[in-house]
Amino acid sequence: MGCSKWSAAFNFGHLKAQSKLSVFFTMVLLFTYLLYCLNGYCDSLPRPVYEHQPVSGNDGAEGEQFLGAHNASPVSLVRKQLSDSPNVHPSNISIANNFGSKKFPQAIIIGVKKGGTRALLEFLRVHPDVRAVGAEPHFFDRFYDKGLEWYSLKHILL
Ligand SMILES: Nc1ncnc2c1ncn2[C@@H]1O[C@H](COP(=O)(O)OS(=O)(=O)O)[C@@H](OP(=O)(O)O)[C@H]1O
Repeated sequence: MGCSKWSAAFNFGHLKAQSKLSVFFTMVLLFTYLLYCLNGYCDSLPRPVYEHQPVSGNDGAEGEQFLGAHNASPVSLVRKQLSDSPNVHPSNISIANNFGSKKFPQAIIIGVKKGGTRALLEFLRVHPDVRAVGAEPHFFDRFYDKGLEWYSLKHILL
């Protein structure tokens, strides 16, 4: 009788120690993750921005090829209008920062409200070679009056 009492007490103590140990390890894991996050490693790490690779015979129209469009794609239209603008020269818009240099986008997602553009953006963003703006700039529907300079300097450079 006394022996079984001791044995029960021993088992209970063993379980208690085990649960304490697992709580301890869980806390260690959580703190490690927290420190890792505080150091900024949980953000998507800046990926190298690839230099422009002209497709042979395409005259630098990689955006058009990406969009599957022809001569008058949104990308080429924006590029053309920017190059026509006296204040904005695409060659001057490469802005250096800690994460590399900013580039023109190679694709623009345009869609009606509730058309699923956010979902498309999020799916594309999963790809490691895709960098995307955080918030939708709403240039064409809300801020078109602000002009291409505002658009290029504030939003489309990635
Ligand atoms: N694949 C697929 N199939 C069906 N429905 C889908 C899909 N992807 C996104 N959605 C729905 O699209 C709604 C969001 O669209 P947008 O991202 O264009 O929204 S917004 O206009 O920019 O706010 C949003 O609808 P609501 O939930 O009614 O707001 C999403 O649920």
